[in-house]
Amino acid sequence: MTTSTTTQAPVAHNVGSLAAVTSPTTAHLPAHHKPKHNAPAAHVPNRAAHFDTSLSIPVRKYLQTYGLTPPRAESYEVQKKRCLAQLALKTTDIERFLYLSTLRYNNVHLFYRLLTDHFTELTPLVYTPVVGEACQRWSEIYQQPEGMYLSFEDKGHLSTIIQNWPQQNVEITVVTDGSRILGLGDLGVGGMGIPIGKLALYTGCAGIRPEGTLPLTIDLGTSNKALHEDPLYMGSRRDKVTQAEEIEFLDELMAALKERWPDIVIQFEDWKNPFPSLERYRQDYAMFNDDIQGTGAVIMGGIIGAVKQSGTAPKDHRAVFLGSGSAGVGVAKQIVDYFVHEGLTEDEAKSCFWLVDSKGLVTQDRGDKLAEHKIYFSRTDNNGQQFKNLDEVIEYVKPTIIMGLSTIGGAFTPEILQKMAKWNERPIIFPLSNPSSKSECTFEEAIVHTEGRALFASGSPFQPVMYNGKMYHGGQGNNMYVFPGIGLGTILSKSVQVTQGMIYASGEAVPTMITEEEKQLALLYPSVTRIRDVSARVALHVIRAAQKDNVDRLHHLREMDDATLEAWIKDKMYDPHKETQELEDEVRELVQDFSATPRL
Ligand SMILES: O=C([O-])CC(=O)C(=O)O
Ligand SMILES: [Mg+2]
Repeated sequence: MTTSTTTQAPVAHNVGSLAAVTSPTTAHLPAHHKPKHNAPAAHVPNRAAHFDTSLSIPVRKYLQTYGLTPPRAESYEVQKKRCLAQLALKTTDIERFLYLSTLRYNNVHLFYRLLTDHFTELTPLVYTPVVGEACQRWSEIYQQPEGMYLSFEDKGHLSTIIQNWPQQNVEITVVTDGSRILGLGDLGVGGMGIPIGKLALYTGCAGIRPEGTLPLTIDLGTSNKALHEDPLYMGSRRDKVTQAEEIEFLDELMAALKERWPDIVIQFEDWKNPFPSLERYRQDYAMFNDDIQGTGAVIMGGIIGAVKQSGTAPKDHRAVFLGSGSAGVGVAKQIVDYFVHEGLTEDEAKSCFWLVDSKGLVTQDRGDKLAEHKIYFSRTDNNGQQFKNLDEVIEYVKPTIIMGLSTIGGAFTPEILQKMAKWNERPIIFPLSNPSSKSECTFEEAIVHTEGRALFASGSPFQPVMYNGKMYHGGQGNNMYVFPGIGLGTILSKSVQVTQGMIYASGEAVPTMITEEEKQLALLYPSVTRIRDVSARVALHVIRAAQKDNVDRLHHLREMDDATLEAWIKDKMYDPHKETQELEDEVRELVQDFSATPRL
């Protein structure tokens, strides 16, 4: 026998139990603020925004949260002061990371207000480098669910399981299998820190609403034996599935995501072998791979400025890449595109690159079977000579540019940096591996060993350096300058694909945001403090490229001129500073309109 229960709207001022608080009835809420799904409230990321201590007393009474927070309705300035003071009490970066994760979970708008106001200080705690340590220790520090975990065992049921995600309107997902997290290797389900961190930047930089983001980690097993033996490890102990099994799983996953959210944008992140999925899905889904394409585009954006400042024409540049994995090849290919754009033939452009891997210079006659993605750049002009390591290649090529995508911390030795300074007036030095511990050199080393002449960008942030009485600022050539705008542009134009033209446009957009003052300082990237404006500009260029490639579906945007479209984009962006005020305004309006107004 079943007992039917009637749900009664809670009476204002009379909050009976904590259950009523954590699982509030939503009938009285303005539509915009209603949780979009009836799943347990704990999964609705902005549930706790209703407990924001800045909400006015009448609004608290209306929301029936009155009495559940301390009495004083305080200003954001006071809230911020408290948060920063609490952060200052923490003694380790992991504690800071956890504090900020919990704040995001408990009061999403306050977290994003803080992040956008203190972007330079807080991004390294939410994103690289600290997210790297968080992923390494994920199963030890785990506190709350913030994304979806799907396992190989779930194959055949993905579509059903995806229904469990409580948010109805997901616009973008970042998906990893944890197999190559930053430069830290296979971290299994610990890789979840990356989708969460990347999507926090989607919201912070590009104003994608927090509930429109889906962090997704798939557990296809791990080749990391230490994880198999770690009793705290939260993933499966199976070995990594085969490539064929992975593809079968991914085919189902992609279809299931699109089935539930037909317009979803899918970003692949930190996969050990990302090329097959990019080739397989790029035509049929609005998807891209951030490590190949995002990194490629952002480095191209930095190289555009560096090549100009070096005074050397593109055809006379010689670039040595340490690291010829997905990111290395992605970056080199993207710069080839730029050189072709500048008038070189593809063969001329390609011949400006020398890729180095663990066996030395990548040549066609090296005697080993080259991985598919390395063949394009393999040298044929080495006259049978082989060069076994970076030092030998550097001596042979005498490069104008050195790029590090090797995850070998310190690989750009003082000797190499000094040689770069000897051969070039403005040597271009880009140690791009993440996190900071894997950077091929530090900013300070690059400045000191080139007498301050390096044109520099690194993947993770470095502090400014004082050298010979002058302050130097290093650029951060991190894909965070482009991926949020690529996603935003794709979402807003409802594009059905992310084309190579859109990726190219994203990289080209970045240097257009560098100010005159920054140019004087030889900076290759705009200040991260303007990251929201940069993301809007990137989105503008991405939308224009989508229109050119005819993959956009919101055709009325084609009629807008650039200034109008950029303003329209900015207007669409979630602004955490407006959220509580909007809630205030909506409730006030409702309270005036309704006859059954709770007593205020
Ligand atoms: O996450 C970052 O900072 C950049 C990136 O994609 C990587 O290193 O894999
Ligand atoms: Mg990555």
